[in-house]
Amino acid sequence: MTTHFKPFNTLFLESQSILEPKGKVITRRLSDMAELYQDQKSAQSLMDENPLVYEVFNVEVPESIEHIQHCITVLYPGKVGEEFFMTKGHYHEILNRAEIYFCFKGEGKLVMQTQDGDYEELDMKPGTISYVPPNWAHRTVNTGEEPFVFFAAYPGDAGHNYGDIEKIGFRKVIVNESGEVKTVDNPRYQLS
Ligand SMILES: O=P(O)(O)OC[C@H]1O[C@H](O)[C@H](O)[C@@H](O)[C@@H]1O
Ligand SMILES: [Fe+2]
Repeated sequence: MTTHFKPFNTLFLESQSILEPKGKVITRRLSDMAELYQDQKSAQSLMDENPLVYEVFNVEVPESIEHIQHCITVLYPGKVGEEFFMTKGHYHEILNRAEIYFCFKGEGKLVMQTQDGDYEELDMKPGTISYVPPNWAHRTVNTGEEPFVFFAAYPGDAGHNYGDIEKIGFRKVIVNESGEVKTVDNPRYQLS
C-alpha cells in the first residue's frame, strides 16, 4: 500500500516574516538561551528587555525519513556583550543526517563542529547555498545589521540534539572587535 501525501506550496511573505499556510513557529528570546553567551553580565543586563533573538517558521511535514523537513529562520541583529546573536545550535538526534541552507537576506556565519573537535565556518549572504554534511553540529550567527533570513532543509527524521552543545559549546565564538567580525576561541568549550 502506498501512502498518499499531496504536493503543496508554501509562501514566505518576506516583508512580514509570515509563512502561508502558517506552520509551527519557534520563537526564541534571550531568556531561552542566555547561558549560551560568553558575557553573562551583559546577558543578565538585557534580561528585562528580553529581546527576540530568532524565529523559525516550520513547514509541517511528517518527521520520517521519506520526508524533508524545511523551514525559514529569521535571526535578528544584535549582540550580547560583543557576541553576535545566534541560534542555539544542535547536532541532529540521528547524528548522520545532513542539512542544506539557502540564504536570501542579511549576512552571517554558519559555524559547525564534529564530536572529534573539528571546526569549520562558512560565510552566508544572499544567494549562498551551504551544505552541512552528516555528523556536524551547526549554528548560525547574524554578523550584520539587518535580519539574517535563510531557508533550511533536512531529512524528516533528523531531530534536534541540543544537550551536547549546551554542555560543551562550540569551539569558537563570533564577536565584534572594534567594528570587525572576529572568530575567537571559546574559553568554555570542552571536548567531551
Ligand atoms: O534549532 P536551533 O539550533 O535553535 O536553530 C534554529 C533553526 O535553524 C535552522 O533553520 C534549522 O534548520 C532548524 O531546524 C532550527 O530549528
Ligand atoms: Fe539541523
